[in-house]
Amino acid sequence: MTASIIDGKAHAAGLGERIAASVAALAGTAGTPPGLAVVLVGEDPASAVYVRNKGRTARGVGMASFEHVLPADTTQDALMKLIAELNADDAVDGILVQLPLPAHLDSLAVIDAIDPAKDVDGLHPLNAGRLASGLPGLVSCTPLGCLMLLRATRGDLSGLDAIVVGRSILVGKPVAQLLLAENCTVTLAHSRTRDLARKVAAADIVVAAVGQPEMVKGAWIKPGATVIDVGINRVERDGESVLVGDVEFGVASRTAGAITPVPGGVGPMTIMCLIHNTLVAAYRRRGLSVPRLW
Ligand SMILES: NC(=O)C1=CN([C@@H]2O[C@H](COP(=O)(O)OP(=O)(O)OC[C@H]3O[C@@H](n4cnc5c(N)ncnc54)[C@H](OP(=O)(O)O)[C@@H]3O)[C@@H](O)[C@H]2O)C=CC1
Ligand SMILES: Nc1nc(=O)c2c([nH]1)NC[C@@H]1CN(c3ccc(C(=O)N[C@@H](CCC(=O)O)C(=O)O)cc3)C=[N+]21
Repeated sequence: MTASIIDGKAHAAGLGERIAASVAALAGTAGTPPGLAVVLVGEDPASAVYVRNKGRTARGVGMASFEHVLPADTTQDALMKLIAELNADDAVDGILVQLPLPAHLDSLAVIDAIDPAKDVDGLHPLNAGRLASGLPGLVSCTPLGCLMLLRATRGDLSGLDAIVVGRSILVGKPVAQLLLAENCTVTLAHSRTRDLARKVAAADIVVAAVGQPEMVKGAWIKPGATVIDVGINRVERDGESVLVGDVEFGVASRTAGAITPVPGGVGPMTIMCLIHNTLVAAYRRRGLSVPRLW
């Protein structure tokens, strides 16, 4: 069996068109377009690329984009002051602080300071708690993107066995919560998990968010399974720097039913889900009911 390749770029583009139409509708009724503020501290080149990408995508669907690039030696107080200003700014519907922050800054305190109604990254404890409690909130962008791709590929996920490899607050944990809410039977694996190969081999859905190049082996994948590879790892191959995921794509794509590539899979969905969440936040902040776009 050869897996079908789940085209994250195409899914993201389709979602983007529906978002653009809703942005236009909102600007027509409410006057102001949704606004996204992205905060970057320091000059990590990869982060700078993502931040520019996010700004470009926001403007592409008709949103306002506010980019705040602060020097690497920014103090906690200065960053907290900026968050307070963005919380109070009516033109800002969504706030994203690019992680990781430089080591001298307390990221938990920063995330905690973001108005939960503007927390388009879904990282504030209130939004994480709402997700765990089954209440409406803002869901982290990468997990939401994974869910959208799974629903588009498999339809109803009810009763399927899913394994999520990785338990970070940004990815693994919220992915597991979302799949549980879809009535999957979820295994949440991590670095202390025993016999990962056997557990992966039992799963209809595999979500890999580990941060280790190709650590989930293709031979583990159950025939016909759906594989969502969140990992983004830059490695040297044949003297060239290339991106690879957390799944051994070459082998896995011969057994899986469907698989996301890296790049071109979850990454583009993450960015479009950030824009989606900004739209959701904008509708809610204006007291309007949120259109369902996926
Ligand atoms: N495509 C996208 O949009 C995004 C991609 N990413 C990528 O996803 C990957 C994961 O990111 P993130 O969740 O932030 O990473 P973290 O480093 O925060 O978490 C990694 C998780 O993987 C687990 N882990 C590490 N090694 C193993 C192992 N050998 N076996 C099983 N589990 C293991 C860790 O376990 P333990 O808890 O026990 O330490 C941890 O729970 C990275 O490659 C990152 O670049 C991240 C965000 C967005
Ligand atoms: N507060 C916060 N929220 C995040 O969601 C967040 C973050 N911080 N810090 C870093 C990680 C990483 N991340 C990615 C987003 C898009 C791509 C993406 O678009 N990737 C392209 C390839 C890009 C390339 O070529 O380098 C793709 O997979 O096709 C990748 C990674 C969001 N993250």
